[in-house]
Amino acid sequence: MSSPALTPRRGWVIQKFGGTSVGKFPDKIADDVVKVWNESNRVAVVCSARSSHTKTEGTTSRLLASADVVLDADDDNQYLHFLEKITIDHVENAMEMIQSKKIQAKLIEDTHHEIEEARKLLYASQIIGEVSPKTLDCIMSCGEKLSCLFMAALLNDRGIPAEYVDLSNVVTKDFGTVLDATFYRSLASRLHEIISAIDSSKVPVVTGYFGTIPGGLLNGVGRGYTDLCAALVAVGVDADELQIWKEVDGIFTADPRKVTDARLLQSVTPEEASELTYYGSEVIHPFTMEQVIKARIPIRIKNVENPAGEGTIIYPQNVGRKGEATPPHPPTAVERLPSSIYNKIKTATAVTAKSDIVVVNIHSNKKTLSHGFLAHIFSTLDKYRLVVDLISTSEVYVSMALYVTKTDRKLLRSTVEELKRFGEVEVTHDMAIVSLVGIHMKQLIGIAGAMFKTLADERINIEMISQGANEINISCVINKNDTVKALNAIHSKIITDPFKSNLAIELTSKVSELRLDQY
Ligand SMILES: Nc1ncnc2c1ncn2[C@@H]1O[C@H](COP(=O)(O)OP(=O)(O)O)[C@@H](O)[C@H]1O
Ligand SMILES: N[C@@H](CC(=O)OP(=O)(O)O)C(=O)O
Repeated sequence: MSSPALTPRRGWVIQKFGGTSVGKFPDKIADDVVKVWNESNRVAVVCSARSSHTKTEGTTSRLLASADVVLDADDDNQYLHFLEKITIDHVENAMEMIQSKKIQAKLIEDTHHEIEEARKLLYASQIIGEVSPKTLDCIMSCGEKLSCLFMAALLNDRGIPAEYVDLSNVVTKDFGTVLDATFYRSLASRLHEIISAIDSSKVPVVTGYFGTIPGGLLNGVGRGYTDLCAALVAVGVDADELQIWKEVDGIFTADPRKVTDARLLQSVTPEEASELTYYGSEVIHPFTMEQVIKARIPIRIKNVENPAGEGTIIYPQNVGRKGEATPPHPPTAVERLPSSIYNKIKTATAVTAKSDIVVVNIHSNKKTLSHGFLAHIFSTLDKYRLVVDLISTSEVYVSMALYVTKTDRKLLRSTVEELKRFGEVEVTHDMAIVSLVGIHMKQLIGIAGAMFKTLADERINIEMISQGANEINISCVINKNDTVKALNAIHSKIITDPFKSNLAIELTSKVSELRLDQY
C-alpha cells in the first residue's frame, strides 16, 4: 500500500506512537506505518516510553514508582527492583526484535547506560532525602530515551535509515519561565532547527519527553506529554499533518470497547476532541490541540493495527489549508436514513465516561460569606492538588465531582478533614461522569432532557448535573456500576438513531435552521 503524498513537496508528517503501541506493535510501526508514509512524505517519529501491556505497568509508571519508594526508609533498595524490571524488559525486547548483532549490541549498551543514569539520580535523591520536580522529570525521561533508542535501532535494522533525537536538553532559559505562547513558540522554533538539521535521508526518532520545562513536565503538562511534544514538532516544521497512532481506528461515537455499535467519526472539532479527552476518551492531550490548531495543522487519529483506515481528523470546522478543507462534520445519526432527512438531523457527536470520580458535598456552616466559602474550598483543593471535574453551587451548598485515583486517596482524606472547617462534608465514592458531547448541541433544544430521561428510563440515579460553559458538553454523575448501561442507552437513543426516540424530528423542528447551519 503506498502512502498518500499529502503534498508533492514531500512535506513533513509527524507520527506519534503511544507507549502501548511501541510495546505491542513495533514491527507494524516500522513496516506498515513509518516505512510506507516515508516513501511520499518526510516522516518524523515521536515515541512515548514503552508499555508492554498497559500504561499503568509501563516504563514511565515504573520509573515514577521507583521515585515514589526511593525515600522509603523501610527498604532503601526497593527502587532498584523497578530498574531491574525495566532493564530486563528492554534488553529482552532488543534481543527479540533487533536482528543485526551490531545494532543489537549498541542498543543494549545504550539501554544500560540510560538506566544507570536514572539509578544515579535516584541514589542522589536518596542521599539528599528528596526528589525535586526537576529530578523526577529527569528520572522519568529515561523511559522515552529507551523507547526511542529502540525505535531508531529497529528502523535501521529494517533498512529504514533513522536517527535518534534526545530532547532532554532542548529547553533553555531564554525560552522564558512560564508555559505561555512565547515559550511554546521558542520551543517549536528550536525543534525546527534540530529536526531540519537531520540528514533528509533519515527518519528522526524523537523522544516524547522534551526536557525540564518551567514548573516541571509532569506537574505542568502531566502524563501524556508525548502528544504535546509531537504537536510542537509539527508546528516547528510546519507539518502537513500530525498523526496520533493508537490501537483504535480513531475517535468513535463512544468507547468501542464498551459500546458495540459505536461508530467511527470521520471528523470532530478541536473543542469536541478536548471534551472527549478530558471526560474519559483518552483521545489526545488538550494542550496539543491548542498548538497545532492555531497553526492550522490537521490532527489525524489512526490505528497502528489498521493503517489503511482513514482514522478521524481533528480540524477547525471547514477551515481549509493548502486547498483542502475538512469533510463536513457528521451529524452522526444513522446513515441509512433518506439523505434528505439524514443531512438535516443534528444530534450529539459522542458519549463518554470518566471513572475514579468522588462526589464531595459541603453545606456551609455560614461562618464566612459565600465568596469566602468558595475561596476557602478552592484553596484547599489547590493545596492538595485535587482536580475538580464538575461543580454546582448555591449560596450555602457546593457539590463537586473530583477525579481521585487510588494514589490520591490519602490526599482526599486530608482535603475532607480541612473542608470540615467550612461546613458539613459528605463524600460519595465509586462514581463516574457520563458526558454527552457535540458541537451541534448548542442549537438543540431538549437534548439535555432527552439524556436525563434516557437515564431515568434505565433506572439510573443521577447524583449531579452540569453543562459546560461552551454548551457542547452535558455531564452527569452516576454510580460507576451503571456506566456501561448508561453509555449504551444514551448512545442508542440519542446518537445511533435519534429517530427511535423521535428525538431528531423534535429537536430539528424546534431550532431555527439558520442557527443549526452554523456548523
Ligand atoms: N470515543 C472514543 N473513541 C475511541 N477510543 C475511545 C473512546 N472512548 C474511550 N476510548 C478508549 O481510549 C483508548 C485509547 O487507547 P489506546 O488506543 O491504547 O491509546 P494510546 O495508544 O494513546 O494509549 C482505548 O482503550 C479506547 O477503548
Ligand atoms: N510515557 C509517558 C508519556 C505519554 O505520553 O504516554 P502515552 O503516549 O502512552 O499516553 C506516560 O506513560 O505517561
